[in-house]
Amino acid sequence: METEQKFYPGLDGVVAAETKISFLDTLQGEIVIQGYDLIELSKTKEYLDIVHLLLAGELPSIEEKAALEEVLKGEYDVPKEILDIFKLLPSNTHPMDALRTGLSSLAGFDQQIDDSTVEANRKKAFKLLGKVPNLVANSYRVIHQQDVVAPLPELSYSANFFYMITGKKPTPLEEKIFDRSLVLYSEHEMPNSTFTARVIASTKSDMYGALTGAVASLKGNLHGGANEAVMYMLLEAKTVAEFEKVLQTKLANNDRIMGFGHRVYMKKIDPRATIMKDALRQLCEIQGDDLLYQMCEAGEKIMEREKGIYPNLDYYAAPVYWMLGIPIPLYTPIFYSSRTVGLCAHVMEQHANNRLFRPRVHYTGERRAIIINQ
Ligand SMILES: CC(=O)SCCNC(=O)CCNC(=O)[C@H](O)C(C)(C)COP(=O)(O)OP(=O)(O)OC[C@H]1O[C@@H](n2cnc3c(N)ncnc32)[C@H](O)[C@@H]1OP(=O)(O)O
Ligand SMILES: O=C([O-])CC(=O)C(=O)O
Repeated sequence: METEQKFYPGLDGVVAAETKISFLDTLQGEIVIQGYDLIELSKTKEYLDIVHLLLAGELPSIEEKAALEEVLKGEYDVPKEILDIFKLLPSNTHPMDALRTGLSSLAGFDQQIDDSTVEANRKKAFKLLGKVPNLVANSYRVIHQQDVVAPLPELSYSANFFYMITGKKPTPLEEKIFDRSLVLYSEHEMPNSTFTARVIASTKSDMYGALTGAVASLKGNLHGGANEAVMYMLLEAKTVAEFEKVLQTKLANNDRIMGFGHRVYMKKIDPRATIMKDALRQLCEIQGDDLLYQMCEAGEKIMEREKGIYPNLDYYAAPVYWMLGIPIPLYTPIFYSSRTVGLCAHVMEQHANNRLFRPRVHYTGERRAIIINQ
């Protein structure tokens, strides 16, 4: 006889995959990426080092990193047909929805769409890493009736992405901080979006389909969408005192405070948030305006005191992006762009060692008999 399986709402605590890619080691306080601690990597390595690590399994030599950058630069252009699709979208389209459309449309332009071998998938990952920043920047521009911006291959990968979304070349500090945010967002074990991508890949569907599904997942404000929600909340409050009041009111109403809490960390600070908090401090110092830093610190104290809940990466990435002059609707697309590499690594791993995801349910509905001729 079939025995009833235990139900874990939200799959909380369920181990859904075996992976060599990453692991949140909460006991040691490490985000393990291919054996290395992401926080340590973020202090000395750049985003392209992490891309190489995730797609080739090793940190690159100087030559390997330069070669990788050339490959990605060769993939920057997106088909004109896709830019034309963006022209048809209404001006209130969120950039994540535009990105989802653009990314999905790329599938038909890949001659190797149905080849899911490791080598073909790695080529798809390079294509996506080259094109996603372009899709993010230009979908936003086209929808807002601005001219398309061409990539500047003489800039580094991160500097070019920054340039395409802000229209200005970053200073060395801006480039460093932006690149660091990409490192921190690059990979994080089995969040909802990665699970989504792996579930799709497990039907032997292709990388474009898996990554398109992940855009929709990441858009939600319980996941990536929280970084935009944090910034709107800070801007609405305007002052430290008002922000404290907003948070107290939300807590009294049992509302969720965006940028706080995490399924895995929950009662601890997300270690990535600490790195972005420091970046915010640096930007505030340089710009001679520490209002956002003060507001965020005040919010942190209230949440610790009232709920024992701590910031996640989105809480500090949001004001950092604001200080870098990035439009708010691009915060979640930037998170996605950075996560493209992690998602590709997971799809490659799923394809290479696949078993279809197909869980069961705990049925709470009725059982009814059909009455003939009624
Ligand atoms: C980079 C990222 O994507 S990180 C996630 C970004 N998302 C956010 O910042 C959105 C705000 N945060 C949240 O909604 C949650 O913390 C989540 C979705 C991230 C994780 O949620 P879950 O693991 O499902 O935790 P769950 O919803 O069961 O919450 C546990 C308790 O903490 C409370 N809680 C969790 N997060 C918050 C929050 N942000 N604000 C207020 N209370 C919270 C819940 O109300 C619940 O309290 P209770 O036990 O008294 O009912
Ligand atoms: O791990 C999660 O559930 C969400 C998260 O922080 C991320 O995707 O970076």
